[in-house]
Amino acid sequence: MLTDPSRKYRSFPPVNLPDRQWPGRVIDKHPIWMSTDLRDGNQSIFEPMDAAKKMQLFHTLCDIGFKEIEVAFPSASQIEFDFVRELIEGNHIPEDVTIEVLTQAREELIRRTLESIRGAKRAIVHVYNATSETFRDTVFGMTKPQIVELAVSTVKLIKQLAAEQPETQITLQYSPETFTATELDFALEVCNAVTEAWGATPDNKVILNLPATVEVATPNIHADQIEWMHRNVARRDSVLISVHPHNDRGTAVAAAELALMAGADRVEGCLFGNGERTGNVDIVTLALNLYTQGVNPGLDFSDINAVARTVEHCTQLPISPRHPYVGDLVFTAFSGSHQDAIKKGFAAHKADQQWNVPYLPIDPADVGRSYDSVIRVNSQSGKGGIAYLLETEYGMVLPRRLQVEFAAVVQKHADTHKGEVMAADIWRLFSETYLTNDKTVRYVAHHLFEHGDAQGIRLTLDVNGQEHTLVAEGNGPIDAAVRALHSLGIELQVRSYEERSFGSSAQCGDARAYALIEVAKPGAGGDCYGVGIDENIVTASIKAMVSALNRAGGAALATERPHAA
Ligand SMILES: CC(=O)SCCNC(=O)CCNC(=O)[C@H](O)C(C)(C)COP(=O)(O)OP(=O)(O)OC[C@H]1O[C@@H](n2cnc3c(N)ncnc32)[C@H](O)[C@@H]1OP(=O)(O)O
Ligand SMILES: CC(C)C(=O)C(=O)O
Repeated sequence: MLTDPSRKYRSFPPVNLPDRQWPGRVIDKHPIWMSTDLRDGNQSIFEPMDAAKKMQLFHTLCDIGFKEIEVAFPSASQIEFDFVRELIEGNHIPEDVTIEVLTQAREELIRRTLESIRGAKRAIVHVYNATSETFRDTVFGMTKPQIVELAVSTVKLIKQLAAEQPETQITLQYSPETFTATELDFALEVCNAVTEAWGATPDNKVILNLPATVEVATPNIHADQIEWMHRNVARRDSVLISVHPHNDRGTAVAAAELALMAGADRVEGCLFGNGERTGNVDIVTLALNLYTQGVNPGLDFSDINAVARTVEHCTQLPISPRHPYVGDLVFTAFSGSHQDAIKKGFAAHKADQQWNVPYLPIDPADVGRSYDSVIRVNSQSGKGGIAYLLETEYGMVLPRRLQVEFAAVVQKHADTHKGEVMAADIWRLFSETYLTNDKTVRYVAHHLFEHGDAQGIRLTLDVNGQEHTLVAEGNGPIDAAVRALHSLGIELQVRSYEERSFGSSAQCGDARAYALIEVAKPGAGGDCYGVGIDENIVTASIKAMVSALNRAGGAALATERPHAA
C-alpha cells in the first residue's frame, strides 16, 4: 500500500446543499421494493441460475411479498429470453406482481427485450446508459449531448414499440448508470430529457433509477445527491425516484436508508446483499431495520431460514454466520455477560410490551428463529448461558449459587476440550457431577415410618461397596436422613433445601421432580450442592442429600465412626 494514497486516490467532493433536509427526517413507511436477484444477482455469480432455480427464486420472491421483480436481461441469452416467456406463458406471475426486464440502450437489444414481454399484463422496461465522465470518455467515446441523445432516442424507440403491443401496460424505467459518479446537473439534464421524451404524467410515472453503480462516497453524500435530484427533477409528481446502491464501501444499507430520508420512493437490491462485486444493497437487512423501528416493511421474513436456504441453493453462495438478522450466529451469545443479560431480559419480557431484551435488536421468534439457539456455551461463557440451556433444554432451574458451582465444572471441560459445549454435553456433565449414583456413597433404598409426631427413616446406603442400613427420626424425612448419617459418624449441615417440578421442556424421562440440597463441606471447605431427581419428591430429596454428601467428601467422611445398624 502507498504511504501517501492521495497520489492515487482522491476524496469525493461534497454536494453544495447547505439546507439539506434529510438529516432530520425519520423513515415511517417502507419504499417500493424491487428485487433484482434474478438479474444483477444472477449476472454476478460463478454459475448463473438455470431456469429451474430462477423459477424457484421467483416464487420465493413473490411469497416474500415483492411486487416488482427484475426477472432477466432477455437479450443477453436464449435462456434469459425463454425464462421471461415461461413466466408469461406459464401464468407464473401473480396478479399483483410486475416483472421488469433490463436492456442496454441499443436498438436490437431493445427490440428483443420488448419481444420477450409480449402478452404480459404489465411490465417495467428498464433501459440504461452510463453518464459519468469516465464512461462518456472511455467506454462510449461520446460527448454530453450525444449521451442525452442516446437516452432520448432510446426512450422514443421504447415508446413506439410499447404502442405496438398495447395488451401490455409498460412502465419505463431509466437508469443513468454510474449516477453517483456523474455531475449532478448533467444527470438531471439526462433524466429530465427522458421524462419529457416518455411523456410521463402522474398516472403514468417514469421510474428514474439513480444507481450507485459503484459506491464512491460516504452515505451522507449519497443522501445529498438524492435530495438534490428530488428537489430539482422536473415533473416530480410524474416521477418515481429509485435508488440502486452497491456495497463497494460496505455502506450500501446506510446509503439506501439515508436516500429514503432524502426523498427516494423506491429501492432496488438483492436478498442478503447478493450482486456484483460486494453486492447490491441487502433488502433483507433494510426491511428488518425498518421492522425494528416499528415500521411494517411490506416484506415477510417470518421464516428467514427458509429464504436463506433457497437463496444459498439458487446462487450457490453461502451466507455469512454473522450476516445481519439471518446468520447462524446472530442470535447466539457465547460470552458470559451477554448470556446473563439476555437470560434476564427474556425472563423480564412480557408479550404485550415493547421489545427490550439486551443485545437482541429483534425478537428472534419474529423471523422464525428459536430461543434455543440464542445462547451457546464455550470457554468465554458464564453461568447464565449454562443455566439458560439447562432450563430451556432440560426444564431444570438452578439457584444462583448452584449456577456458580456448576459453571466451574463446565469451564474446566471447555478449557480442556476447546470449542463449543453443546446442551447435551452440559447435561452429561451435570449428571456426572450431581446425579449418577456411582460415587463412594450410593443410595440403595429407604423406607419412611411415623413415630408419634416424628418422621422415621430406615435408610440403606452402600458405602465403599458395603451396605449399611441406618435408622433415625427427625422432624421430616431430610432431618431424619441427616440424623441417620450420624450413625456413620457424618455430621452433615444442611444450608438450604429446595424442591421443584420440571418445566414442560424437561427431557428427564418420567422424573417430574428434583430436589436441591446445599450442605457445608467439613473444615473450611465452603458449601456445595447435591441434586436428586425422581418421580417421588421424597426420594428425590434423599438422593439429593446423598449427592451433596458425595460432593462434600463422600465415604471419606464416614470413616471416623463406621457403624451399621
Ligand atoms: C451495471 C450493470 O450491471 S448493467 C447490466 C450488466 N449486465 C450484463 O451486461 C449482462 C448481460 N449482458 C450481455 O450478455 C451482453 O453484454 C449483451 C449480450 C447484452 C451485449 O453483448 P455485446 O454486444 O457482445 O457486448 P457488450 O455488452 O460488451 O457491449 C459493448 C458495447 O455496448 C456498448 N454499451 C455498453 N453498455 C451500453 C448501454 N447501456 N447502452 C448502449 N450501449 C452500451 C459499449 O459501449 C460497447 O460498444 P462498442 O462495441 O461500440 O465499443
Ligand atoms: C443497470 C444499472 C441500474 C445497474 O445495475 C447499476 O448501475 O448497478
